[in-house]
Amino acid sequence: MYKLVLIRHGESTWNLANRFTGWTDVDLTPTGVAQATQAGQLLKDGGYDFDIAYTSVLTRAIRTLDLALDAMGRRWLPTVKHWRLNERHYGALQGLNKAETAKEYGDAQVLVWRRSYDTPPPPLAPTDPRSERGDPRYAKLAPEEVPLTECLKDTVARVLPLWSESIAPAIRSGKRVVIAAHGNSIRALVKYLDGISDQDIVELNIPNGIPLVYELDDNLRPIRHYYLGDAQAAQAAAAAVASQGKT
Ligand SMILES: O=C(O)[C@@H](CO)OP(=O)(O)O
Repeated sequence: MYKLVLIRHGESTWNLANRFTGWTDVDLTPTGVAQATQAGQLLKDGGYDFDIAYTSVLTRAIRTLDLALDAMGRRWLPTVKHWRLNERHYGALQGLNKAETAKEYGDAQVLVWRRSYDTPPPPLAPTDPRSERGDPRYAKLAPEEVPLTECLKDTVARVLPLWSESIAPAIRSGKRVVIAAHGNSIRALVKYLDGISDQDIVELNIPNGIPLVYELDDNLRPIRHYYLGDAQAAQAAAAAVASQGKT
C-alpha cells in the first residue's frame, strides 16, 4: 500500500478578499501561514515522512509546502515545481469578487464557472495586462500553451501528464510523495484517482491547508482517503469554500 498526501495551500490574500485567483500569483495571509505550519505539524505528529515533494510555480503553494516541511524538519526535501500543478486558470474572472460576480450573473452561473467540468469562464484577451503570457516562469512554454481560461476538463488534461510521467512513477518506485497545490488542480487529480463523474465533481470542494491522505493499492487505485486532524472541521471548511461563490 502506498500513501499520497495532497495539501491545498493555506488561505491566500485573494481567498480572504474572495476574489477569483487562478494563475494570479498572490501570497498567503497570516492565517494561511498558520494553516500551512499546522499542516506540517499534523503530518509530523501522524508519523508522516516524505522523499519528494511536488508543487506549482505559484507562491501560495510553494510557501505552504515550505512552511509545512519546515514544521516537519524537512525543509531540504527534493522538490519539483511545475506549472502543471497551478490553479485552474480563471480567465476574465481573475481579480473579480466572487460574491459580487454572483450578484451580477446569478449564483447558478457562478456555480457553472466555478465547478462545472467542461464550461470555462470567459477568456482573457491575450493582450490583457492580467495575462501570464509574458511571465518568465512560463518562458519554456509556447505562448499559446499559457491558458487564457480553463474548465476543469482542461486542468485534468494538463495535470495528468505530470501524474503519469513523474508522480506515479515516483510513488511506484517507493518514494513517499507530498503534493502542495490548489483547490482545482487537486480536484482534477482527485477526479481522476477516484473516478468521480463529471456531474458529481461539481460537489467537491477542497479546504485550505488540511492534509488529504490517499491510500493507494499496488495499481495506484485509491483504497480510502481522509483529512488529517478534525474531520468535522475539514467538512465545515469545505462547505465554506462552496459558499464563496454565492450572493
Ligand atoms: O479563485 C480561485 O482560483 C479558486 C481557488 O481559490 O477559487 P474557487 O474555489 O472559486 O474555484
